[in-house]
Amino acid sequence: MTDKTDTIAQSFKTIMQALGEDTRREGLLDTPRRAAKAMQFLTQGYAQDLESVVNNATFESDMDEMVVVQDIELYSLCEHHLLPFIGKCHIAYIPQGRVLGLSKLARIVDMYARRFQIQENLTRQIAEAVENVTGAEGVGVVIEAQHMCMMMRGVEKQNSLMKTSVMLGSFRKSQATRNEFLTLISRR
Ligand SMILES: Nc1nc2c(ncn2[C@@H]2O[C@H](COP(=O)(O)OP(=O)(O)OP(=O)(O)O)[C@@H](O)[C@H]2O)c(=O)[nH]1
Ligand SMILES: [Zn+2]
Repeated sequence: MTDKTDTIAQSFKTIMQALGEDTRREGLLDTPRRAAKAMQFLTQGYAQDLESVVNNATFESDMDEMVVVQDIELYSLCEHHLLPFIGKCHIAYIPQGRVLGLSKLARIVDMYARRFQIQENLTRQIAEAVENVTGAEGVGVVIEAQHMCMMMRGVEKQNSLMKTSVMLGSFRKSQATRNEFLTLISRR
């Protein structure tokens, strides 16, 4: 176990004890360590950066029409309660000489989602990253997600869905471009 995992595991043990659990009971003996490793996995985006995630996988292309990838699943943790929010991310861009390796869009989503986030900032970070690495003339990102902090606790609303969007460049300037994106992702 690394020092970091050790520190996090010790903290989980303290939390469990404060909640009234007997951390010596058999079923819980390994739980602090497992929880620490799970939390490190769920926040591994802190240890990643855009350059290494994209790994130079942009390719020259004459394509100058919209590229859309929809329904990229997303698991993040809200920065207020550290509870999951879960949903889908839709990304579109209009290339300007270079296209991005398809899997890299999903990797960019994961890198920012696996940090403590609010949905609005996550949406913007993904859009700006796609703009940076592709040099696209425009980028649109929509996220639809359900927040466990609203479902399992607090207001306890089970059916509300938060939708956020960030439009950059031509997606912001042109209503037609924005509508094309929104129409494409509304078809399943
Ligand atoms: N805008 C936004 N708010 C979020 C997100 N995730 C959680 N929240 C909200 O953050 C707010 C924190 O409000 P507080 O009043 O400080 O905390 P709280 O007492 O736990 O709030 P309740 O959830 O209303 O019980 C709540 O309204 C949450 O619903 C997010 O991604 N975006
Ligand atoms: Zn929350």
